[in-house]
Amino acid sequence: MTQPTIAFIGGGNMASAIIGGLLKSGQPPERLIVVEPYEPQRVKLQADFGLTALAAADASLGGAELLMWAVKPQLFAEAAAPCAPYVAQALQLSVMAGIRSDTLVRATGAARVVRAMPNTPALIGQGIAGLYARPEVTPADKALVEQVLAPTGQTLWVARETDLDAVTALSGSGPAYFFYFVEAMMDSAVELGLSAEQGRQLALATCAGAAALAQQSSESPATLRERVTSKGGTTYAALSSMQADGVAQAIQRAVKAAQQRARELGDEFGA
Ligand SMILES: NC(=O)C1=CN([C@@H]2O[C@H](COP(=O)(O)OP(=O)(O)OC[C@H]3O[C@@H](n4cnc5c(N)ncnc54)[C@H](OP(=O)(O)O)[C@@H]3O)[C@@H](O)[C@H]2O)C=CC1
Ligand SMILES: O=C(O)[C@@H]1CCC=N1
Repeated sequence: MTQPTIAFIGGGNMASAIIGGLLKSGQPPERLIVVEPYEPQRVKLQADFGLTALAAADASLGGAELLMWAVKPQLFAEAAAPCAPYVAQALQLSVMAGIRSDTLVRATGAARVVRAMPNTPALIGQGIAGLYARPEVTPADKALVEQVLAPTGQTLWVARETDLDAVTALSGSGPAYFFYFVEAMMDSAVELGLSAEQGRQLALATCAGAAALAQQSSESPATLRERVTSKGGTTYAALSSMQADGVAQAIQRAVKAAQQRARELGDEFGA
């Protein structure tokens, strides 16, 4: 496949993760444009990636085959207005949480819109992105989106746009839940007399090993958990304590809260 010209609106964390992957996979930096109003960030993007970073939208956006929306949902309307005159013919790919494709269509005049919900392990090529395409999106458009996101990790198409709010709650925000868990494990290590560094090493190796085991095993996470849990042993004591504290229910409530917030963002910032 030939390398498309891609314009990013917003050059922050998520855009940088995707740009880094694209460059590693052979995308020429001359075919990347980023609109980023914050000067120090523009300087960084130019230094790190050797691409063109604009302070504001201009006619050069008209040459982009793919427009990637990577601003905070709260700033979408403000960011979209100056881009709209140039971008209607391009395929739109948004990574913004909550902002619905109807809103993108209204703001840009474009018909072909894909929404993606990536996550930060994209930075090391181990992300997973949920994807939703409006009916106007062609198979070639979908292939282009997959090509652009491939260096960041896996992709998973969903049939209904509303499913993206659930994807956001699960895998978009999910890395933060995991880091929160690791932080708590590390705090426990120190409380139990280990050093913070020992706690970090033990917690991260355990989580990475458990995740790899769960991925490679044909057994369910529940069965794998049971295999760790000796009758009357230490794991049983810990899991009983978690059950008494309602940890599983608390996680379910937290994920629902994230889904609800994604819906609210769509309502608040929808056109
Ligand atoms: N971080 C994550 O884990 C994930 C984030 N997302 C989504 O990705 C999007 C971006 O998030 P993230 O990269 O973390 O955020 P960042 O704040 O790192 O990046 C957004 C960038 O957009 C810039 N910006 C602000 N206004 C404009 C404008 N008018 N035109 C162009 N650029 C502008 C910001 O500049 P300034 O700093 O000056 O405001 C900032 O550099 C969000 O919509 C979020 O929902 C999706 C999945 C995961
Ligand atoms: O917290 C957020 O709103 C964004 C979307 C998913 C991860 N970060």
